[in-house]
Amino acid sequence: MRPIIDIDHLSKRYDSGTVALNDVSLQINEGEILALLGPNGAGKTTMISIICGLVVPTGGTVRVGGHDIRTDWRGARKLIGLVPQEILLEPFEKVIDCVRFTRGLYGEPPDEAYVEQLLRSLALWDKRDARTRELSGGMKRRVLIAKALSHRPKVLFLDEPTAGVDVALRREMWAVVRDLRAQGVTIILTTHYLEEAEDMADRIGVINRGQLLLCQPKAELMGEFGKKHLTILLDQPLIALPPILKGRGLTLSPSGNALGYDYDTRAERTGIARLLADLAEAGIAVRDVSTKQSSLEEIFISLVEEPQA
Ligand SMILES: Nc1ncnc2c1ncn2[C@@H]1O[C@H](COP(=O)(O)OP(=O)(O)OP(=O)(O)O)[C@@H](O)[C@H]1O
Repeated sequence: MRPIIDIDHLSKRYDSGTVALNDVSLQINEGEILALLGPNGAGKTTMISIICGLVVPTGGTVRVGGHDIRTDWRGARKLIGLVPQEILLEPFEKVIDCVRFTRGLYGEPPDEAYVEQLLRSLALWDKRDARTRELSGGMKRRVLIAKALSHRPKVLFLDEPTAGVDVALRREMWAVVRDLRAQGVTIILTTHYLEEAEDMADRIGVINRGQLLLCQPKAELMGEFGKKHLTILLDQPLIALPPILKGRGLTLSPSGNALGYDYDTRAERTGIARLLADLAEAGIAVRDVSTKQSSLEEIFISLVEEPQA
């Protein structure tokens, strides 16, 4: 995959003195879905705003499709669509006119066939003559996406597209995102819903206090940081751990019928085989075993949590 966005040593210090980005370098590949995670104030919106030409960086460079965002901003801007966090639409404007107008703002000639295809793909064609104030929240968000795609950008930024959106609508939004990716659009999204990043993204970047802590393929990230929890369900409850099993990091459930064991998937020896052998030797019959991988949420918290004073 080749990079469509190349961010090199990017920094931003606002006039207030706040350093929102500190020497961030990152390449975003064509056709991928990249999720940017980070707590409030981490610098995500600043980064997106710089790439989209809305905020001027104080250091570093960004190239979009080879175009420098400062010296060749027109070339860069044409390749980018931005769906902002806030729903800002002209209430009395018709859906189709919103999209035509935004296309015009990018200096693109009218293309009714493309506008129709776009509205159909976002299930808005039937609503093309509705005024935006008559639409549901989900439809309004889809209009924002249609506007952002009106000039056929190659890269789409979605800044917290599902913030404050109910579960059904969130599913609908993610179906739209998957469709776009299938059409070859590169997608960069910020989200606070870690479950969704886990579900949707090809790569995950974690930003904290203006620094990019990591950016890795999702599977790699979850494997690398992945601790697993093993639950051993017993045939007969135990009152206490037998001496042979003490000091091994095992926990006994309050009911006494399950043992818990945390292990690192990267360790050469997880200790599971030995544990099961010792259980058999102690005459403890096992009914079932199951394992659970730590979630992205746990990984994220371990990366950004404040060190204890
Ligand atoms: N226009 C501005 N002037 C001064 N400081 C700003 C400005 N915009 C953002 N900041 C500061 O820069 C830092 C990064 O903010 P940014 O909005 O990029 O974070 P974020 O990761 O997008 O946060 P959130 O998840 O809350 O949207 C914060 O400390 C914020 O207060």
